[in-house]
Amino acid sequence: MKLKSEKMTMEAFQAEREEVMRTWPTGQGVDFEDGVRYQLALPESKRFSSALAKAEREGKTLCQPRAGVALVDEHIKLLQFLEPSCDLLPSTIDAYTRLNHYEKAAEGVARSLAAGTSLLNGFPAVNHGLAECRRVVEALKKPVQVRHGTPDARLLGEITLAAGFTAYEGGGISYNIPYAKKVPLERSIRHWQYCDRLVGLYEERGVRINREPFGPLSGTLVPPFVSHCVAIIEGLLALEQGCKCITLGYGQAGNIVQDIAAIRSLRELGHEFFRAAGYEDYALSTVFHQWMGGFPENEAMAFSVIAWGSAMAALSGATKVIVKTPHEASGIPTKEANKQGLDATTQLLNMVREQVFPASPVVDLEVELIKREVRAVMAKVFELGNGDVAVGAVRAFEAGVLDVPFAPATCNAGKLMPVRDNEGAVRIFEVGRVPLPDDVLAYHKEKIAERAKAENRAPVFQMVVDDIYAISKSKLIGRPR
Ligand SMILES: CC[C@H]1O[C@@H](n2cnc3c(N)ncnc32)[C@H](O)[C@@H]1O
Repeated sequence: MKLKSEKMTMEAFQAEREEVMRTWPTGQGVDFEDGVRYQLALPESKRFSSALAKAEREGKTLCQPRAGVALVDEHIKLLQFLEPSCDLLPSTIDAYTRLNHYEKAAEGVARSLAAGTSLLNGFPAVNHGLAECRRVVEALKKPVQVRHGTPDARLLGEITLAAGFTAYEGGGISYNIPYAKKVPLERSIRHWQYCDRLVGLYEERGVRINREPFGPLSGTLVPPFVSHCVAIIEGLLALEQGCKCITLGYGQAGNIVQDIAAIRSLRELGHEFFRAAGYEDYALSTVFHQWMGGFPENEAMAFSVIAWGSAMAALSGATKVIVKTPHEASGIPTKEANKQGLDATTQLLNMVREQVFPASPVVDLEVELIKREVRAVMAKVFELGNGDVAVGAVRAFEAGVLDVPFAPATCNAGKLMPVRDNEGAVRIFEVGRVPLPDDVLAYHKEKIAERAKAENRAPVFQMVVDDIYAISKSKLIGRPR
């Protein structure tokens, strides 16, 4: 395996950059020095890292939507419409661009022009190119982040960072396992070492770009320790390439205690592992994604899910919350629905922000449980990689040590099976080959047995199926009819 956990040399980076910039014509117009100049000229009010640092200092939870449409003018209108209702802006990239199918994205742009409406599910930044992406940044007042799902995000990063986007979501694991079927993990991790090195090069020139691994992964009953391990590994890989501003994320699961414990343990474990690796000079923040699983079609019920996710984001102390919309069950939201999701979120953030969730032994217990799980799995990752976290991650997925429930990637074992316990916390129904301590497994089994007893049925896979549909059926736990 040629993959290695080390900072890319400038020679290797430059050689690879020449190849990357030739993969689509719009790569030709991108000059790194010009990108640095443009980034340095941005006002602080447009810098994602500054907004996050301020929120961390103030203990505030910022809100951010997802949003992206095919044509530049419409994308600008959409973001300008949403801007007054949020703290941070996105540009969600379309599915063709995420697969580097720029020719299909070009067709989508042409069809959208002809139709007079967006026929892509996001903003095709590579096709639009540097000048048009700068037009987006210049039309806005707030910081803009690139949100996508791209295993090979090298050209996308070159163009959007030179264009003044100041945050970049994703990672070689979190944008492969939940988003791709057959992309070798080694390849996507290598591609993201390039992306992180590019961010590190901007950092060396005084331009701080925020890096946010994609926390929720498959977004379906993912146990906190699983997404924490991936987030921490991607944080370590980014730090290694010189990134300094890291946001670790988590997708809401629905149980109060577990969700609060998840964000607290994520922040503490981030520091634990980053410092153990010798990093001190970095800025760490957290992001809480409102429920990422199936949503109710009924918009009033959808607003409840959004509100619940907002309250939990604030109570957990997350630096940022990613906001859903009442159109979640149907698809890409209208700008009005997107704004409604933000307004519902802001209402709850404002009503909850002065309240602190009381210190509680059950939360502390859940924090300790998650920490023990993460430490056990991460120890195995480092062992498998002989200390190399990139190699260890690849081998851990091959061995089923890292295993993301309901993820499409063929390199993911898919043996770990989660299920909710009697209070809706995500527990381990089948552990597969994940190396959790016996007493931890016994605890999960005990919690599941409480539910089985309450439902008068044996712990069966049907419980898992019931849980997957529960929230879209207006419940948290998939109780038998
Ligand atoms: C990660 C998946 C999430 O991203 C959302 N999403 C994907 N593309 C867009 C889009 N173009 N506009 C708004 N939301 C979007 C989708 O609804 C889901 O909540």
